[in-house]
Amino acid sequence: MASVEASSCDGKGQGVETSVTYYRLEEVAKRNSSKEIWLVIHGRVYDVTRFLDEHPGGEEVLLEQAGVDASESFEDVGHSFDAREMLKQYYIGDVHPNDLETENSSKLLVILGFPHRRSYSLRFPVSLLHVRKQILLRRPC
Ligand code: HEM
Repeated sequence: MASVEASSCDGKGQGVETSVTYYRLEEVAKRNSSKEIWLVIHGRVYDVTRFLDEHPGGEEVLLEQAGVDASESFEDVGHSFDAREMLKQYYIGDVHPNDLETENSSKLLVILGFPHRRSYSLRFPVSLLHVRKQILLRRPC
């Protein structure tokens, strides 16, 4: 766990001090039982232990997602605006940037249409060369 002080602007020219606690995914993974249950949704860490009994979708689904990234399951259900607002009550910190990087870069590769990391290094330069060739061919003399 690491805490970082950060400053941001409140829109009135005033600085606002905020403190973010970062958690490594391995720490989150340890909180995977009904005694203590944490999960990650969109890079944020939530302690939903006290929410287990109250979750309208039941405790079973939360236990299935205990200690892991539940973003996809959370979105698949199509949770309401109210449900998203409720998240704030259980927020305890952010996923450590070193762990997020891996998640974001693999998402970027998927967006770019590269399903496997291994093919990235080969296909990306080839695609760039192809685009450059197309531009040169179309350029008027
Ligand atoms: C802290 C995280 C969560 C909160 C605050 C939350 C909140 C809620 C709320 C308020 C509802 C009622 C329907 C709505 O307003 O959308 C609901 C339903 C439900 N939730 Fe969650 N939820 C959370 C996480 C999850 C996760 C990780 C799953 C995993 C699959 C899940 C599965 C469901 C299901 C299956 C329903 C029932 C949907 C239905 O009956 O139509 N929820 N949740």
